[in-house]
Amino acid sequence: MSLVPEDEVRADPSHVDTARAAAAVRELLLAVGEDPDRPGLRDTPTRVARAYAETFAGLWQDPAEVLATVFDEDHDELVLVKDIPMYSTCEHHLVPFHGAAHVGYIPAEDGRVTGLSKLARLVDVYARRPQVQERMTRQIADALDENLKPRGVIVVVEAEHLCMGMRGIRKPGSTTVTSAVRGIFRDNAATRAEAMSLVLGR
Ligand SMILES: Nc1nc2c(ncn2[C@@H]2O[C@H](COP(=O)(O)OP(=O)(O)OP(=O)(O)O)[C@@H](O)[C@H]2O)c(=O)[nH]1
Ligand SMILES: [Zn+2]
Repeated sequence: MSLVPEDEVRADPSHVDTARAAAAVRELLLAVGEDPDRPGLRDTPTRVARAYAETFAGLWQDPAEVLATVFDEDHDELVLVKDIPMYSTCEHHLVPFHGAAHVGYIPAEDGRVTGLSKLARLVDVYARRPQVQERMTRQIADALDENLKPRGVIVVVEAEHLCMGMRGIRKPGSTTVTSAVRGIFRDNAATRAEAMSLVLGR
């Protein structure tokens, strides 16, 4: 029995096999001893499948497309978007880790910049995947580096992992900070320190 109507599967633009995901959620509910046919849970498998399609939409998005918008602004100093809200999913436990990303770069010699919103979109492309925080941080930095060829890139992510709060070691409120620097921020300690103080200064 298909749990999701065929046309809904076809209409799903995220390429996620929602019928398969819904069947898996139903199995999970049975595995933990629930009754997936009771009224409160009847629509849960398809609902979770749709939510997963959204949560993991980044798997089907191309960072190069996101960064295709560029302007000639002749700006050759730091551009930094701070406190970009970020929700991702820890690939070990499939529970959220969330917090803020700070993304900055110093444009290439030709002064080309991208749209500010594109930095936030880039964060989402990598956050909406099964992730570990370190890899997500590096991927954001590398995508900027490869597509804009800037003189430097700095990415800092501060996040709380629910797998460390709601279960396991149970330390809610702890924050994990990761950074990735490229170009001048990697080569020059003073430039890096200056950017870091702007990123983390409140
Ligand atoms: N480095 C890193 N570790 C992560 C991240 N998200 C979750 N983890 C860790 O992944 C590890 C998985 O450890 P395992 O021992 O395989 O799993 P577990 O028995 O559920 O571990 P506990 O969480 O300690 O209960 C845990 O230490 C998590 O804290 C992340 O983004 N980066
Ligand atoms: Zn985890």
